[in-house]
Amino acid sequence: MDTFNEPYTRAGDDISLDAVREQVRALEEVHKANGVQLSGRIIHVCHYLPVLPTLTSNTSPAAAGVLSPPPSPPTVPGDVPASPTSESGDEAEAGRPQPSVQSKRWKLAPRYGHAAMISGVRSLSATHDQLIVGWTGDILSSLSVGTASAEENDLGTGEQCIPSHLVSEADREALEAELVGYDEDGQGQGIEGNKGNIEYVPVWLEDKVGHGHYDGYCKTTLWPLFHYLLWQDVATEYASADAHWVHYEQANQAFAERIASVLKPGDLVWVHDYHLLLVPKLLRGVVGERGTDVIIGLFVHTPFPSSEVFRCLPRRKEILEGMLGSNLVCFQTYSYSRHFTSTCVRVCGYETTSRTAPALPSNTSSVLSTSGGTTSSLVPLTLSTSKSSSNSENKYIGIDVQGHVVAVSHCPVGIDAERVARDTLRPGIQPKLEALKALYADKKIIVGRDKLDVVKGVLHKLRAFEKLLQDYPEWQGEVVLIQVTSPALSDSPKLERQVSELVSHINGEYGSLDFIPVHHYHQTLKKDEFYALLSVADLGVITPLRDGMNTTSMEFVIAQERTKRSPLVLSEFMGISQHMGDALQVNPWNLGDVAAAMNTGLLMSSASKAARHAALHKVVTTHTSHTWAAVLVKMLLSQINGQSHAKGTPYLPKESLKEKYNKAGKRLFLFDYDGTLTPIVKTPSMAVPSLDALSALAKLTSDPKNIVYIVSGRDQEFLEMHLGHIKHLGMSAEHGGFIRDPSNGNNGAIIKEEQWVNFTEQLDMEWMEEVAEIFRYYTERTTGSHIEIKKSSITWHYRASDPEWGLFQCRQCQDLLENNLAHKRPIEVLVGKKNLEVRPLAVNKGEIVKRIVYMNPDAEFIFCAGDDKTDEDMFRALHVFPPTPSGKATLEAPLSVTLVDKSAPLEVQLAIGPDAIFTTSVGPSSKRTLASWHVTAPYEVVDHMLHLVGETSRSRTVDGLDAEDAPAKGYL
Ligand SMILES: O=P(O)(O)OC[C@H]1O[C@H](O[C@H]2O[C@H](CO)[C@@H](O)[C@H](O)[C@H]2O)[C@H](O)[C@@H](O)[C@@H]1O
Repeated sequence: MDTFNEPYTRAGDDISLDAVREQVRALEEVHKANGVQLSGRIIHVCHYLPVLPTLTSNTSPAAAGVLSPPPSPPTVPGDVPASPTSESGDEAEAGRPQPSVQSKRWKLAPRYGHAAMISGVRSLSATHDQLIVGWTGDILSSLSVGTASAEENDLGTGEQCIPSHLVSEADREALEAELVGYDEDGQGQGIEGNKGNIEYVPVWLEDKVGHGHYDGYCKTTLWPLFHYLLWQDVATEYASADAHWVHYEQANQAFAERIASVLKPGDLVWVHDYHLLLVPKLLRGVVGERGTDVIIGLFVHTPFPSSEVFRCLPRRKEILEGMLGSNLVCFQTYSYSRHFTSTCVRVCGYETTSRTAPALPSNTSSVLSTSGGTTSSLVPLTLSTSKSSSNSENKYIGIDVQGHVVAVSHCPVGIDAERVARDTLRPGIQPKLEALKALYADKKIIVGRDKLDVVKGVLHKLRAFEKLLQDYPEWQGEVVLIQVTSPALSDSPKLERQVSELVSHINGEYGSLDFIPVHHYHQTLKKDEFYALLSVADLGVITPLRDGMNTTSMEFVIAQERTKRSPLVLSEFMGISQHMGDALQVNPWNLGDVAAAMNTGLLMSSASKAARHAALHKVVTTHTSHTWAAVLVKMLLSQINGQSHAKGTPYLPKESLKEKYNKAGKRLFLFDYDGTLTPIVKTPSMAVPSLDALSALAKLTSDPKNIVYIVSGRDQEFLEMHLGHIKHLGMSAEHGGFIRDPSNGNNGAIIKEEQWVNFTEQLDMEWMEEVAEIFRYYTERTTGSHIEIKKSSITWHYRASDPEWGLFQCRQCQDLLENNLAHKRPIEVLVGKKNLEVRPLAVNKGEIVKRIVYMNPDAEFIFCAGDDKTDEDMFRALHVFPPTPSGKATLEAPLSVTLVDKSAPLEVQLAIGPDAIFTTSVGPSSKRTLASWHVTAPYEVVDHMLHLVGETSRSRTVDGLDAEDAPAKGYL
């Protein structure tokens, strides 16, 4: 079994909700002590607002905002739809309005569905303020709006759906004002002892966007794919899997903007589910424009399919990039998170990385420790996984998105076990239970309750039941199957017909005038009926073909606690199955297997039933929706690295760059090449500079006040071939191994090799052959990889290899080099972009930068840009200017100078001030870097260069490639 985050699955573990909350509190203290701003508020972003608003004629919107006292919660048995439509990740079922809080303008009622998620979210108000952002859904109205479609939209309840554009601005504002004081339970804000409030923020979507998003892209493209159904099987009527993409984008954008409008510094944002996968990136974009940052978690409630299935999605890259705008992406199970990680590697070409969670104060570590057991090879949820482990060992697996590390984790949603247990005591249940017992006296009762959706496997279950009657004929006339199917949001008449034909077939085959083996009810159950049904069962059978989690199985266990403690047959393709080891687990496609499990369950001894039930009950009541929600908060807090997340690296400001440039008498430019001046491409030889890059370099170098260097890992030959014609351009090759100063240039004539200074000349280079041999070994075993041999460095490239195998081989190779060679040879092993490089220890880009600055102490402006780890050495070098009392900085003579020139001054005084040094990292603002500024792509570096010389870029087609066009052009 895959390892599950420890606290909830291993028998004997008793990590309580209080313990998790204590961990949250401790983490918050650590962050606050480190100067991280936290507002104490959590914003949850859900597709539907958990409030159903109905526009009434009560009064004018101007009077809105004054709430009448809330009525008591409903007590009449049978009048509340079962929460159970609650399977997480499943579609929300908009329940009919229940007895509700009456407002002046809007009638507000709970919207049922997603009960587990919503109860978890609400439980966080024990410790934090909550803000729930969600779509209003269709606007219901008891007003007569007289639209052409009014009749067709009439719901038969005296209400109708009205087009959202008919809701006036004043009514929208009135709803928002009324939601401020709304209390879902009618119990007053904040359950007793709660510290926080819950507020609701509606997202308004035009009808065609709202429905194109949900009924269109969500239900016909993403939902089937995430459940392993490719579109031709389920949605032939849709032209393409891309049909509603535009609405998906628009809806996600509207959510992002709405969140941004209410976001306060220090808020934590949790985005929920597959409806909103673009929100993390879009939200980061919106807040980024304001120059701020935000901490975002994304919880995916559905399964996440294998990369081989996901890659069929036409918008696969957009969806993944959207998700990767998060700081943390969390799934229900380890296997979903593994699929996601592998998809990011295979589809986007990103690599996995591990990162360390922040340490907690020592007095909390004992609370956090859980004993023994295996730890997920991916993400340990607990901050400490063994008593002996130190906090520094708390590694998270992440996806490295150009330096922005997105953590990937898993934590299953639970149910509100206490509330469900309370519900099973409702007085309305017992009479219904007795009625069912009487109806099926002397018969064993198998119960199933599923939404009528292909993925729920109802047809397979019915066939398996038929197989039970065939293979174990002794059950004929002795057992009944009560199968309830609740209507799914998108009706499937074909499936409905198939189910009813199969039911008739089984009943015709195995029934008689006085006995019907299958009782199928296609309806939404009331709460009392639902619990009566679960409680009366001798066996529960829940066998979807795929299910993100499945909460009915957990509700079954609680309902059975006070009746028969009957066993459960569960599909192994549900998220919950990993944690329900004591259920009878089956492959729903193997009908014989399911029939055999049904037989075993029906024959199980009382002792065995009791033991299995006790184990399941413990899992369900320990791992609740409340614990889940608290763990999510803990995990998100663990992603704040205390360094810069609350405030990402700001965007390089064009105008102040130019202002400082204009003021400076002498200016220095230090540019990395690959990934900085030109985008990363599949084949190293194809990384040629764009016309814009060449023109910008030519313009800059033509100004005698400018000293321009390319500081690259490339060799001299490559640099000369592509840049050698630019007059007065300085170059450093092979990560600082060689330099050609611009003063040595010969005005564009072919540069002679002698003009280069070789810093590696005196170095022991015997290691080159040893490294080459190791690289050859890995090249033979890694299809698509190749070796680039330079003068004093050597690079092994695996960009064209299978991404996972390539990375695995790279790590093996790195281990070998570091553990067997690096300690006895003067080398450094560098992990680059899909490459592994080895160069002499004595040289690096930082040393070269110091040399250049030392040689030009009168420079009053420095623009230094780079994209990868080797460029961080340049940024570091430019950070070490301790201000003298005079406000100026001094720089010690670097080794590369003193070795050549013994008479060089020991230190020089620099003319530059720190605010004229523009270290710039190419990558996202959340990338961990020593640079003070960032731009997102190479064409933006060039754009800034051109701006300094009063030019604009001519074409973005070479540098600013569209991601989808890129492969065709040899770009990534
Ligand atoms: O210091 P840089 O100028 O950034 O050079 C670093 C290495 O870049 C090259 O490899 C990388 O870029 C290639 C072209 O985009 C790409 O195909 C490869 O996967 C990257 O690793 C270059 O080949 C190396 O020699 C440089 O050291």
